[in-house]
Amino acid sequence: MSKQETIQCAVFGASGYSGVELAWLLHNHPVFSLTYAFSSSAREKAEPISVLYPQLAGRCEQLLQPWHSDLLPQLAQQVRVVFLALPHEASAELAPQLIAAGLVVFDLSGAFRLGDPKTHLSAYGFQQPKLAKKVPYGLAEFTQFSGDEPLIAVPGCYPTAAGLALRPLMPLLAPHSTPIVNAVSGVSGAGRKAALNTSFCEVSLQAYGVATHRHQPEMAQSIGRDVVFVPHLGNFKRGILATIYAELAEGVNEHTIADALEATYANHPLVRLVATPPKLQQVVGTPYCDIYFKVHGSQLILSVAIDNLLKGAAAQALQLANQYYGLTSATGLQPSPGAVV
Ligand SMILES: NC(=O)C1=CN([C@@H]2O[C@H](COP(=O)(O)OP(=O)(O)OC[C@H]3O[C@@H](n4cnc5c(N)ncnc54)[C@H](OP(=O)(O)O)[C@@H]3O)[C@@H](O)[C@H]2O)C=CC1
Ligand SMILES: CC(=O)N[C@@H](CCC(=O)OP(=O)(O)O)C(=O)O
Repeated sequence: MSKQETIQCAVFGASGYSGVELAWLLHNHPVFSLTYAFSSSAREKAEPISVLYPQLAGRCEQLLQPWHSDLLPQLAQQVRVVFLALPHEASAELAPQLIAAGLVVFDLSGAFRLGDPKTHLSAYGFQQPKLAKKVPYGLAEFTQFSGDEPLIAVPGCYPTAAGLALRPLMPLLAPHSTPIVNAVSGVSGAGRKAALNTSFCEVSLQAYGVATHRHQPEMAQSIGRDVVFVPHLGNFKRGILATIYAELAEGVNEHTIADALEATYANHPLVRLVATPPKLQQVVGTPYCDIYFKVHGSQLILSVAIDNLLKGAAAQALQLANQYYGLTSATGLQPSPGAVV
């Protein structure tokens, strides 16, 4: 593909937190171009995205327009790639229609992440639509495309942090041991819609979804082993800090761990191996995942930080699209044009 060729894109859910980040990234991208930004049909009229996000005034005057299905033929004519930053059920309904119209779909929701339909039903409470082709699970640093995949499932935010830290190390863990993932997320992880438990006066550091969160089966699928997962909601806007504990196999030491991480990520600039435990502020507003580790006897401790809306959502989706179209993975991401939310 010639570097000059522009690839027209649309973002669904662009009025939401991960959608607006994606719209802003695409607006600044050298190859992808944002042709349409859609909200739900509940909004009455089209208006500049900067009406909702005044931070973008003078920087991005993209029109945000309500999605209506009669726009599909026009969309299919004008764009090649669609990003869905929608509730899981809305993605499940829309994605098959978009694929049938010949579009390539990067879905940020959980609608297509789980390979096993029964596990999906029990995690999400609705049937996963049946598709002709298997949907790749796009943990970006571990994903290669043939270029004819019509739909890519972008991983969840917590499973991105856990998967990037644990995947390279799975052969070094004690057989049958169960890694433990404790993670704290900022409130933007819950999206923009109002809810009592995420309102300002209610949020106070607290565990939730203990052993029942839908990201537990996603993490287990990603690392190929059971995992204990406890998410926490923190009283800050964005970022995920995950602390992961795992039992090491006999003979594994910190050099073995360092070698495995370095070998895996040597050519992946968006994963940084760091010498001190990462702070959220070093990743917030960036597309990076920072990984630190320490060995205590036979226990491995990992500390991992990402921005839930970027590496955990919008930036990873764009990284996958870069890879899909043969661009370098960090195109349009490094240096990051900065966060909106
Ligand atoms: N927030 C995060 O950190 C992460 C989110 N995700 C996933 O990304 C997706 C979006 O999340 P997030 O940005 O937080 O969500 P938000 O609640 O912030 O935004 C949801 C968006 O979807 C639109 N929408 C809702 N229902 C429909 C519908 N039926 N048809 C068309 N558009 C609709 C909304 O439009 P309107 O404004 O008009 O209501 C809004 O633009 C979710 O699947 C989420 O699980 C993934 C990783 C991380
Ligand atoms: C803080 C918070 O509420 N986080 C969300 C997870 C982020 C998200 O939107 O879920 P996906 O990554 O699966 O798309 C939650 O626990 O449901």
